[in-house]
Amino acid sequence: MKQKITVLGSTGSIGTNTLDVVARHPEQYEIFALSAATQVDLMLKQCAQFKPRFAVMASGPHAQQLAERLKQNSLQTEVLQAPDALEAIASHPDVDAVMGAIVGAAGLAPCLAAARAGKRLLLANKEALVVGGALFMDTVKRHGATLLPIDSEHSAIFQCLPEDRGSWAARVDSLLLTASGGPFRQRDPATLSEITPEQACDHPNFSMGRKISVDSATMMNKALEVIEARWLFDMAPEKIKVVIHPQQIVHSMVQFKDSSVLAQLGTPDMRVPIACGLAWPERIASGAPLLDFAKLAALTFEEADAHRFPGLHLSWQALRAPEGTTTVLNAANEIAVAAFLERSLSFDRIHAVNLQTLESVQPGAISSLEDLMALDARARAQAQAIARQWAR
Ligand SMILES: NC(=O)C1=CN([C@@H]2O[C@H](COP(=O)(O)OP(=O)(O)OC[C@H]3O[C@@H](n4cnc5c(N)ncnc54)[C@H](OP(=O)(O)O)[C@@H]3O)[C@@H](O)[C@H]2O)C=CC1
Ligand SMILES: CC(=O)[C@@H](O)[C@H](O)COP(=O)(O)O
Ligand SMILES: [Mn+2]
Repeated sequence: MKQKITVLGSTGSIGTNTLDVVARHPEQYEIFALSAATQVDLMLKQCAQFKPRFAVMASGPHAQQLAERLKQNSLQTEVLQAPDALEAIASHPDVDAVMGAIVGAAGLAPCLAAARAGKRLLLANKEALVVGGALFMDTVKRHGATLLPIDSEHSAIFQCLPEDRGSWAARVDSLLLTASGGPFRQRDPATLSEITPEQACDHPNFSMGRKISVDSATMMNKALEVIEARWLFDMAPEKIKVVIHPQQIVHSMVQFKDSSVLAQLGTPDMRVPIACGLAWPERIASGAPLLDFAKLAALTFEEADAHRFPGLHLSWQALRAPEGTTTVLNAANEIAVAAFLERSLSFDRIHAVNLQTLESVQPGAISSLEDLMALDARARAQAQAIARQWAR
């Protein structure tokens, strides 16, 4: 029987890559529901191609526009509006798997809804795990959901780890996350204040959404990925290491107690981890070119420069701090990156906003999604105020 899939964030980089893989296997997968925020034209095209039962838009006006366009084109997809509808399409009884590809903390509630409904959850939306932390993982366990990492580094680690989770503590020495170093790996740190959003979004190997592209440029993406790895693999923060690998052919590695290292390699193309998550434990064609070792130049590795990338170390600091600190860090970073993309904050001040927000927001006790969202809102308000002080 075909697997029915909901794609949250279908108009983004991960969403469109997911649909590309799904379209290659019409005998195995069908699209149950799609969601987007603003891109009505693209959503209309996706509805025409995949004929989902539901399409969810983030705002009333976008939902209305889409409904009109679907009607004009005699398409039957029913249009619904976020936020409640996102949780409904993520947890609907007819759905087998959910791709979490919304950017930012906005994706947390529907991912949790999918977990509570015991779905197979393909998680690209790393911020959901950074914000949700222990509560997210408890929800997955309690409701028997299957959580499959889509982020390329975590997919790599997942593929390298032994199947028997119970053996990890005895066998694994450390997780080695690879990082490209982004577009400014070799740029003079004294010139970081002049960087434009266009330069920051020009990632050396991947074409991604604007927010994650800026995160890669500051290496906050790797900071978020350290936190993501801590939760996905239940690994102590000091056992998670980062090494720069500019070619991004080795997607990450696991070092074992006997000093043996297993790595996952592949073409830098997100359709590879997406296909892996969709079909796991089977393997299906992803559409990505095969890796041609005869044509590969050198694979190189280097240490991350703490002076150039001060944000990277905030991950370990936040993981050692009281619960909720990673929620504060994520909120601050979302605000700072948005301000940078709107050109009101300079690139080098993203870190200043993150640091000052962490210093000034104390998380309280967390026992529910509401607690997390209240902390997220408080941290955002504080980060906004700090970003305004630094505004240019
Ligand atoms: N791109 C990549 O290669 C990788 C991405 N990731 C992670 O995957 C997630 C998605 O990244 P990416 O695809 O690059 O991002 P994009 O910005 O390309 O896409 C984001 C998607 O989410 C929708 N969206 C944005 N804001 C909201 C909101 N408030 N409510 C509901 N929907 C919203 C967008 O809709 P619309 O476009 O219609 O406005 C779009 O469909 C991120 O968490 C990222 O860190 C992880 C590894 C690699
Ligand atoms: C493709 C992917 O998973 C991104 O997270 C990408 O790897 C960004 O890489 P860097 O953050 O190392 O530049
Ligand atoms: Mn990644």
